[in-house]
Amino acid sequence: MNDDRDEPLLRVQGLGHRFPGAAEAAVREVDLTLHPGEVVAIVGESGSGKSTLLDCIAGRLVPQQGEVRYRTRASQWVDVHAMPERQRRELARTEWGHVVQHAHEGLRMRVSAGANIGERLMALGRRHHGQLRAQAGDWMRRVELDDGRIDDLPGAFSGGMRQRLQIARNLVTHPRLVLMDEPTTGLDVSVQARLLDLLRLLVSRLHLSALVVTHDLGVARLLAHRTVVMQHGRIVEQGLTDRVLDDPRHPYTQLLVSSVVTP
Ligand SMILES: Nc1ncnc2c1ncn2[C@@H]1O[C@H](COP(=O)(O)OP(=O)(O)OP(=O)(O)O)[C@@H](O)[C@H]1O
Repeated sequence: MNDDRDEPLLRVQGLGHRFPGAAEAAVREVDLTLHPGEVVAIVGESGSGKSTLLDCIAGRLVPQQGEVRYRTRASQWVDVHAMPERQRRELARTEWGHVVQHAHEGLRMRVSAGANIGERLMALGRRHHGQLRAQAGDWMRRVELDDGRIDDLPGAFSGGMRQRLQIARNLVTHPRLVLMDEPTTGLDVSVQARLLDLLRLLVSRLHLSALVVTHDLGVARLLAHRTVVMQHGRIVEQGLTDRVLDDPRHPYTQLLVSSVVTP
């Protein structure tokens, strides 16, 4: 089925979340729309609410206000927080991918690289060992890992390679929406640059939609069609990435872009 490009894939409306005991809300009145094939970066300084917003969208946190609606492959709109937990997990397995900053949290460290990639396919009911292994090898090559290392444990790979492995594990099932939280943070600069090139290539080849939380405006510049800027839990500015970064209108974005505020 072709995605209707005019119809969004994800709609966030009036989202708000305050952690128990916190004086202020971590996320307030956030409205956000994501279309098929679109990459949106969420930027802002530390503590501005980026990860909390992503966690609310992913269903890992239950927001106190607002709603998150997602349009499934079957073109049905579902309310992520109103659906039963079992159904939400099914959605996360079949239609979504989730790439986290620390690859060891997104991988199973006690099973091989190949098994890490094959696991999501198995969750979809694939059982043929030879085919699972072949697909895992294929995905290792796609993320530029040596498929001769298919039986190695993730711990035997470097940080950048582990992140590639996490990406392969997520993309093997062809998700429609990928949520990424600081996917390149903490890696060496040259490793980051190669990983970003790879992500950009995969996102465009697979026509993925992605939300990318990053404190690095360079990541937004390279990956994202649109950028939203958060301050104190609110979106203060959003627009096409080049416009937001080259011609920022909100004073906070101007400070962020001129590095007066460290993201
Ligand atoms: N589990 C939690 N319990 C209580 N407060 C939290 C929790 N997680 C985050 N916060 C608070 O919510 C606010 C937003 O945090 P969040 O991690 O979403 O920001 P962020 O922009 O992602 O920052 P960073 O880039 O440092 O991860 C902060 O004030 C933070 O201290």
